Amino acid sequence: MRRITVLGATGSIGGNTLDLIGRRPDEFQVVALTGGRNVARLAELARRHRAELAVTAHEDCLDDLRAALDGSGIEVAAGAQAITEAAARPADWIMSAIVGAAGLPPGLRALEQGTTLALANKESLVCAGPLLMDTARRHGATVLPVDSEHSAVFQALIGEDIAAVERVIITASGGAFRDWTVDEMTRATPAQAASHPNWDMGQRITIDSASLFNKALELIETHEYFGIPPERIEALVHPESMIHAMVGFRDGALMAHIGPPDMRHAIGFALNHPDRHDLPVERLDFAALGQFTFRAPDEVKYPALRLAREVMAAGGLSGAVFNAAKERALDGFLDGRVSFPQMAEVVEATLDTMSSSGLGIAVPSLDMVLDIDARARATADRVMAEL
Ligand SMILES: NC(=O)C1=CN([C@@H]2O[C@H](COP(=O)(O)OP(=O)(O)OC[C@H]3O[C@@H](n4cnc5c(N)ncnc54)[C@H](OP(=O)(O)O)[C@@H]3O)[C@@H](O)[C@H]2O)C=CC1
Ligand SMILES: CC(=O)[C@@H](O)[C@H](O)COP(=O)(O)O
Ligand SMILES: [Mn+2]
Repeated sequence: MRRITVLGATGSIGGNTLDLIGRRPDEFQVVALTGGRNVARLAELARRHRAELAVTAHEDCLDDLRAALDGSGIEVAAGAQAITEAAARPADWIMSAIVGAAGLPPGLRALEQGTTLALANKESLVCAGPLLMDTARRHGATVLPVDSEHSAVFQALIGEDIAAVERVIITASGGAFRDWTVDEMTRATPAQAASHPNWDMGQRITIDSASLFNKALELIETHEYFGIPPERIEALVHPESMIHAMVGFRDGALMAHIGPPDMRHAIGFALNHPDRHDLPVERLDFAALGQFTFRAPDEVKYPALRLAREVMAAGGLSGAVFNAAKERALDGFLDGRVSFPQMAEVVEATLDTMSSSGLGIAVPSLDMVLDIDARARATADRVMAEL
C-alpha cells in the first residue's frame, strides 16, 4: 500500500486526486487530508477514504470538524502549523494542492521527509523556487509537476537532454476575457472572470487565467522547475486548451503534449510515475475536433506577462513579492476595491515600491520569503487604498 497525503483535499485538484485514488482502494492508504473552511467536505472525504488524520487550516473550524468526524476514529487538528505537521507524517506521495503561498511551508516540510511531492501549488515555485528545489535535492526528495503545462513539458523531456532544448512553449486558453476589450474588462465582475472557457478549477486560479496572471506564474514556474532561461520560454494563446505545451529542440523538432482539458491526466501521471496506468480521461477524436488555433498573447492588454519577465530578470525574492501582490490584488478585485485591470497596476506598483528592498538573494530561507511576503501584502494594500 502506498501512503498518500493530500494537502488541499477539499479543492478542485484535491477532488480530482481523490477521485483517482478512490478508484484503486487496494493500492493506497490515505494518511492525511487537509482543507480550509469547507469542513463538511473535508469530513466527508476523510470518512470515505478512511484517512488517519483530517486537518483544517482554521482554528475556529476545529469544533465543527471534530463534531463532523465524531465516532469515526479519525484524528483531527487545526491551524497552519498543524497542516505543516501533517505534511511531516511519513507518506510515499504527497499532493501539494493548497492555493496560494500558504502551500509553501507544508510543501517544504513534505520534501524534508524525502518523499515525492506532486506539485500543483505553483505559488511555491514562484515564491521560493531555489529553496524548494534545493530542499528536494538535499533530502533526496522528488518534485513532480502537476500543473498541466509543466506535466506536459516534463513528459516531452523524458529521455531527452535538457541541454538540447531550444525553447519551451506553454499554452494559454486566453481565459474568460480573451475576446473582450480593455474597456469591457474594466467593468468585469468576479463571477464573469471566474468562468473559464475550458477548465473546471478553483475560483482563484480561474480569475488568474482571465488576467493571464496564471500564465505569468507559469512562465516563472517553468524557469524555476526546469532551469530553462527566461528568453527560451514562450506563452502562446491556444483557445482549445488541447495542446498543453511544446518543447522545441536544437534540431528544430517540436514535441507537443496533447490531451483533453482534464487535470486527472497530469495528476494521474504524477501518481503513477514512473509507470503509466489507465486513466479515466476522454480519448481525443482529431477528425471531430477539426482544427487547433493559436495566437500571440496581447502583452498590452495583459501586463502580467511583461511583469513576469521583469521578475525572472530580477530573480531572488521578487517572485515572492510578485505572488503576494497578485494574491492581495485578487482579494481586492473579489471584494470590490479594484477593477479587473487594476490588479496588474497594483502588482506593478508593489514591485516598483519594493525593488529597493534587498530582493537579490539567490537562495532565500523560508523566513526571508515569509517576511517579504508579509511586507509585499502590506504594500499592495497601501497601493490599493491610494488608487
Ligand atoms: N484546479 C486546477 O485544475 C489547477 C490548479 N492548480 C494549482 O493548484 C492549487 C489548487 O488549486 P485549486 O484546486 O483550483 O484551488 P481550490 O480553491 O479549488 O482549492 C484550494 C484548496 O486549498 C485550501 N485552502 C485555501 N486556503 C488555505 C490556507 N490558507 N491554508 C490551507 N489550505 C487552504 C482550500 O480549502 P477550503 O476550500 O476547504 O477552504 C482547498 O482545499 C493552486 O495552487 C492552483 O494554482 C494548477 C493547475 C490546475
Ligand atoms: C489546468 C491548468 O494547468 C491551468 O493552470 C490552466 O493552464 C489554466 O488555463 P489557462 O490556460 O487559461 O491559464
Ligand atoms: Mn496550468
